[in-house]
Amino acid sequence: MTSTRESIQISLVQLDNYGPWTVTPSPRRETDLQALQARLYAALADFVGNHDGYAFFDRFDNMIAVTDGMTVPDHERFQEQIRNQFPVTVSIGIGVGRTPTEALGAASQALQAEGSAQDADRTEQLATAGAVGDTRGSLTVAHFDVVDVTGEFTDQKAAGETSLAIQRATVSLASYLREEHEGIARFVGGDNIIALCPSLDEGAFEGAREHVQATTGIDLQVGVGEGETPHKAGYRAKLALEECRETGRRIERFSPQATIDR
Ligand SMILES: Nc1nc2c(ncn2[C@@H]2O[C@H](COP(=O)(O)OP(=O)(O)OP(=O)(O)O)[C@@H](O)[C@H]2O)c(=O)[nH]1
Repeated sequence: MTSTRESIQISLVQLDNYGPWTVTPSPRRETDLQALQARLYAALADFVGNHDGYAFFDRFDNMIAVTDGMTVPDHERFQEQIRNQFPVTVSIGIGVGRTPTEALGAASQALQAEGSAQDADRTEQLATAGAVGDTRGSLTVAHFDVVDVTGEFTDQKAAGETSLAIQRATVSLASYLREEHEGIARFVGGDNIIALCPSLDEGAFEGAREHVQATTGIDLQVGVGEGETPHKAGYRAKLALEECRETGRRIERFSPQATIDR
């Protein structure tokens, strides 16, 4: 039996002096900025994914990655890749904490201690807080999804209304999980919201579902997975979400007996 997670490692990837860059020598064309941001996020998702981590685009100029098992040299290699392939550089804060919120807070403070995000002299810093590369135990990922978004929204409502509904559900869920359980939840596309959580029982996830239902009217289902790496936990959460579709239950927790684990 894997021990409950004592800690989680989260990396905050911040574009160096990006604001001034976007308007120097004059404001840069918006779609060029959006394409650059998307490519930077793709580079992070690929890099972290190759280490079985998870990545979230968050604000794009500040991206979040779950980097359990990744070392300081791994992060330095990512900075080198960005330096060689893009017109901007990145600084990184790596935080290890008991909970996702604590880890991201530690990463934020470590990076802030290196100087302002818009300090032209602060480039490619790498700041750490806690035992980087040394987390152990089992990580919990909860993969939330709107029940029948296709039938209830995509095929029925104006696309703009659907987007706003999903955004409202995301903010409601992310705020609840942060305040109640120091979890971190982020929109990842379509009608999917992925949450990094401490080890929680089914009642905690039912409370989250009920909160979102009460505040937004959105009916979420959630698959919960645990594992040694973010990918392992997240993949098991996806398998558990498939169980929701099979059983009609709104909450399913991965169990090796129920599905084939890849
Ligand atoms: N990032 C991410 N997006 C996904 C994933 N699975 C589905 N999506 C997105 O979610 C959208 C809706 O897919 P579904 O959730 O299967 O559609 P649905 O109508 O809600 O069906 P049910 O969830 O079975 O009720 C898709 O168009 C994708 O954009 C996933 O694992 N990760």
